[in-house]
This record gives sequence, structure tokens and C-alpha cells, in this order.
Amino acid sequence: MNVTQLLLIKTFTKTESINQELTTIADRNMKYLNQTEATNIDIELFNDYKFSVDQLMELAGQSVAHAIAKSFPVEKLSSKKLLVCCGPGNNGGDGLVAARHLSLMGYTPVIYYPKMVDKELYRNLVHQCKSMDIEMVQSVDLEQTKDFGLIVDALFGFSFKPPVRPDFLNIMDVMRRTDVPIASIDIPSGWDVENGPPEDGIKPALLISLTAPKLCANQFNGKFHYLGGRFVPPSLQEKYKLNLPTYPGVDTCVQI
Ligand SMILES: NC(=O)C1=CN([C@@H]2O[C@H](COP(=O)(O)OP(=O)(O)OC[C@H]3O[C@@H](n4cnc5c(N)ncnc54)[C@H](O)[C@@H]3O)[C@@H](O)[C@H]2O)[C@@H](O)CC1
Ligand SMILES: [K+]
Repeated sequence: MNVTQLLLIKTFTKTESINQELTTIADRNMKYLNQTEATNIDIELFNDYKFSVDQLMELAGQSVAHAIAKSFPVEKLSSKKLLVCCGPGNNGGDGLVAARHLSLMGYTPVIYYPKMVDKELYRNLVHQCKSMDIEMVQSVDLEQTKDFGLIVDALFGFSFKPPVRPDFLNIMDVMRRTDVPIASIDIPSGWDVENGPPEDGIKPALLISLTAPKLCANQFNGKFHYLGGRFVPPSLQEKYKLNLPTYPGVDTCVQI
């Protein structure tokens, strides 16, 4: 190895460690949003920055699929089948998008979508999933969860207001009692967005926060916490002092 090569390696190593240091500093100051801030950022993305819901949902759902693949690689999962539980709002939409991407990545998602809202966005997402032969089930009980290697929790996101309404009590009970690991999108369903888990709250193994973590994520102590939704314009990050960590390379998600 000549002197130039040695110098190049040293410079590269130094840059890498500076980058890591910057990421750590950013992590330390990363903003955890309250419910109002999360809603306001959402409104600004749509009204001021002119994003459409399906644009952001596609990016969010894809980043969820990538975080799942990093945490539960398809070849290591006990069963390639994943149960994706989708709620009535955009969190449920993220779940439908994630199911489609997971299917393209070699998993076998099965969707449970008990309260589909009759809007074109959701109808199209369901149509896309059905066109890819993704199975949809009408009910889920505890016994059935044994067929799955992972449950994707896309029931409620940052607009959730406790307590859980009767239509979702059964699936929440199944998620509480199952031994199958859970990957929660944005908020562990049933948790208060700011105050965290109720006494008998679900305990996800993976949480994928979107845009920026919400306050309840401070109480997450599962194995993997990722940030996804790499779409926040710098000026919006600056306005809310989000201090988001640096996403590695071209990744759509970053472990935090
Ligand atoms: N900027 C963003 O901020 C983005 C947000 N996205 C997703 O959108 C989510 C927020 O979506 P929404 O505002 O549509 O709301 P949610 O998906 O959080 O849930 C709202 C739905 O759940 C119902 N609900 C609320 N409380 C309930 C309760 N106690 N029992 C039963 N049902 C209840 C509401 O009636 C409504 O239908 C985020 O968490 C994230 O997953 C992404 O799709 C894209 C970008
Ligand atoms: K969720």
C-alpha cells in the first residue's frame, strides 16, 4: 500500500467517524412531536408544500417495508407470512402500501382491514393488493396468529384518541396476547400519542416512526426503532427544529 492509499483510508475513516458523531449529536437533540405538532406538520406538507396524500403514503409505506426487511429479514423469519392489520385512517393506508412492497420483497402478507373507508385512495390501494394476489381475511383470532412470523400494526397513527372503540377491541386483544412479534407503524396502536402505553398496552418489537418520532416513542423499549418517511423538506425540518438524523446513503429509513 502506498502513501496516497494510506492517506485516502485515513481521510475516509475520519470522515466516517465525523459523520457518525454528527448523527449521534442529531439523535440526542431529535425532536419528539406532540399530537398538535404532528398534525400541523401533516397539514403543512399538504397545504403549503403541495404534496398529495398518496405521494407521502407511498414513501412512508415503502420505508416501513424496508425497516421490516432490515429488522426481520425474510430468510430469518420463522414464517414468511405476515399479518398486516389496517385501520380506517392513513396509518391503515401506510399498512396497505407496506404490504404491497413486502410482497415484492418475497414476504407473504395477509391483510386484515375490518373498517375500510369508501374513498378512492383506499379502494385503489386495496385493488393493487388484490391484483398482486395478496390475501385478505375477514377475521383474526389468537390461534390464527401462530401461522405468522410477524404482525404489522397499521391500525392507528398520530390521530388516535383513546380509548379504543368497540370495532377494534378484538384485534387489539389479539395483538396484546399473541407471542408473534409486532411491527408498529408510527404509533403502537392503543398507545396515547403523547403519554404512551395504557396499562395493558401492546409491546411492539419494532417501531417505525414516520416524519419524526412522536412523544410516546420515548417509552418504546422494543428491539428496533427506525425513522422512515424521508420526505421532509429542509425548511420544514428547520421550522420545527426536528434535528432529524442523517439517513445512510440512499436508504429510506434510519435506525435510531
Ligand atoms: N405527514 C405525515 O405526517 C404522514 C402521515 N402518514 C400516516 O398517517 C397517519 C395519521 O393518519 P390519520 O390522521 O388519517 O389518522 P390515523 O390513521 O392515526 O387514525 C385515524 C382513524 O382512526 C380512527 N380512530 C381514532 N381514534 C380511535 C379510537 N379510539 N378507536 C377507534 N378508531 C379510532 C379515526 O376515526 C380515523 O378513522 C400517521 O400516523 C402516519 O401513519 C403517512 O401516510 C404519510 C405522511
Ligand atoms: K400503528
